[in-house]
Amino acid sequence: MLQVEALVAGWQQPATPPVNLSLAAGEIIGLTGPNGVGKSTVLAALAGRAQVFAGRIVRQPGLRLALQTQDVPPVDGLPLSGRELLLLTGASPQGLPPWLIDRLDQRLDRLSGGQRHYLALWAILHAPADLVLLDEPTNNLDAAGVQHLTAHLHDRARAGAGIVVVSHDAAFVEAACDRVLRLEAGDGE
Ligand SMILES: Nc1ncnc2c1ncn2[C@@H]1O[C@H](COP(=O)(O)OP(=O)(O)OP(=O)(O)O)[C@@H](O)[C@H]1O
Repeated sequence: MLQVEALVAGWQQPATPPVNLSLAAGEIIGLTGPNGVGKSTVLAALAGRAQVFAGRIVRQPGLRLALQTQDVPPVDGLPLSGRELLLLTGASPQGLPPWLIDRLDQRLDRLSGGQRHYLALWAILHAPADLVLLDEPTNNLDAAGVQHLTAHLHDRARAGAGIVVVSHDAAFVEAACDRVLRLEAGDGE
């Protein structure tokens, strides 16, 4: 569903080493590497949000895409509940862990940081998309949250999604991903 050939992506200027990857439906790829090497920028380029300076990205025609960024959604003061958030992205609450099911009708700004993060992640992971891009999804999660996320990534892939996950959490990447691509500064220079 996705082919990336010698991609150099960036903003005002190039911000990644050259990246090659191919992703089929049902696959989970981990993207790792040191801080600032350009992992989030690669995701942004895959989503059409960053500039392509060299190489190319070939997406299957009609590919539907969901992107989770590291930005915290600005929910303070918004009378939006978790259930409404899921309705907005088209994600079903079925399968949510019990510690979130019980809180679905609470306002998002009255949840804990980890609870809010997991709901926002769920809203994206289970949106009707073919390609799911996640940026540091384990940030803010406790061990139970990471375990639940890992199981659901596998479920989502089995149901046909292609998934690219940026993470610095080596144990999570090992458990969740079929393949790992490590970006190194200076690759290809
Ligand atoms: N929106 C933006 N506009 C301009 N420059 C940006 C933007 N986002 C990131 N950059 C720059 O691009 C480079 C790569 O950043 P990026 O966030 O992709 O790295 P990363 O590998 O995801 O880092 P981290 O592990 O710290 O999240 C950095 O030099 C950063 O300053």
